[in-house]
Amino acid sequence: MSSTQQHRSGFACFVGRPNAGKSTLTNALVGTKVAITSDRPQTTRHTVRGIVHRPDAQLVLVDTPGLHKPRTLLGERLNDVVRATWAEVDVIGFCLPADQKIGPGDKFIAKEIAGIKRTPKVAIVTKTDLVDSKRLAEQLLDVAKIGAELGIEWAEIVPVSAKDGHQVDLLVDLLVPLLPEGPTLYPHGDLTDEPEQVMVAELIREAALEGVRDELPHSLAVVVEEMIPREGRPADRPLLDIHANVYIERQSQKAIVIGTRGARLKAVGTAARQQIEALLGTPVFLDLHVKVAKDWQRDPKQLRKLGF
Ligand SMILES: Nc1nc2c(ncn2[C@@H]2O[C@H](COP(=O)(O)OP(=O)(O)OP(=O)(O)O)[C@@H](O)[C@H]2O)c(=O)[nH]1
Repeated sequence: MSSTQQHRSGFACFVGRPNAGKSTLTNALVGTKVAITSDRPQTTRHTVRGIVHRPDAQLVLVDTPGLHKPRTLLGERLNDVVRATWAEVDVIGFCLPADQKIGPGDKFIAKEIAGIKRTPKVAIVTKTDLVDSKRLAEQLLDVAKIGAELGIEWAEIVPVSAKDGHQVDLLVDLLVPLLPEGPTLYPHGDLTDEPEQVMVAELIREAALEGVRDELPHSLAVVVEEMIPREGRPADRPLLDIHANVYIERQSQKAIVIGTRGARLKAVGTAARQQIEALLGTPVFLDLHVKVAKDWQRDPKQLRKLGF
């Protein structure tokens, strides 16, 4: 049998309530930082794909924002993105953190995926490093139970820890047989097809969210206006100029983002720059500006401008 006959390829997406560990798991599977993680809920704004390359398969991971009760236009659009993604993929991985009892948020999502009949579903119990074996066993039973209640036939129930890598490879082994046979979809070595500017914007957003008050995450958007190599630099010492705007909703939030005498914005810039340099492999000069886009979450025109 030729190897092309057996090669499998396809798309998987991880769903789950905010903070379930979807982005961290994506990163652990891909082995590099492609999705943005944060201990703040709802930070994954863009559908980021990570690509797992294996000799026998190519698994493309689509990372979606968490489905949630929409309160704004942005919330509704995010939910639409999630549902559209679910309908397209070859396998859905439902992430449930081991350290939290299955709650209304999980059930809400479980009911939604129960309605997508043809796509195989794998229950992934995440963050197993946070619990003992007794608690883990309880959670696995509860996951089986909720499947039975809602008529979801789990293709697998897999406990993993993205933090210490426990069973992460096993998860890929279990996902691959659920993909259709097919050729490689992306060139070898590609880890993501997100445009660089979007990833850079996400890294800035992640840095800007670090340690700010709870109400701010939804109010922050980042747009990279320009990424251009600095002219006149020697070939062995290139510098990439990046100009980006950090948008907030209200003037009063400006002080939070900028900090006393600009200290916070400076720290954000430094942290983001280091991440961007690691991502792009080139020295970067990062120019950040904070701008107010009044109530952008409720304004369709502004949403479009900010990339939603
Ligand atoms: N101890 C432990 N913590 C984890 C693990 N996976 C994720 N976390 C933490 O859980 C928090 C949320 O993880 P994310 O990967 O950002 O969760 P998410 O589901 O992508 O969240 P949203 O983007 O809000 O939908 C972060 O603080 C992670 O560091 C794990 O395996 N073990």
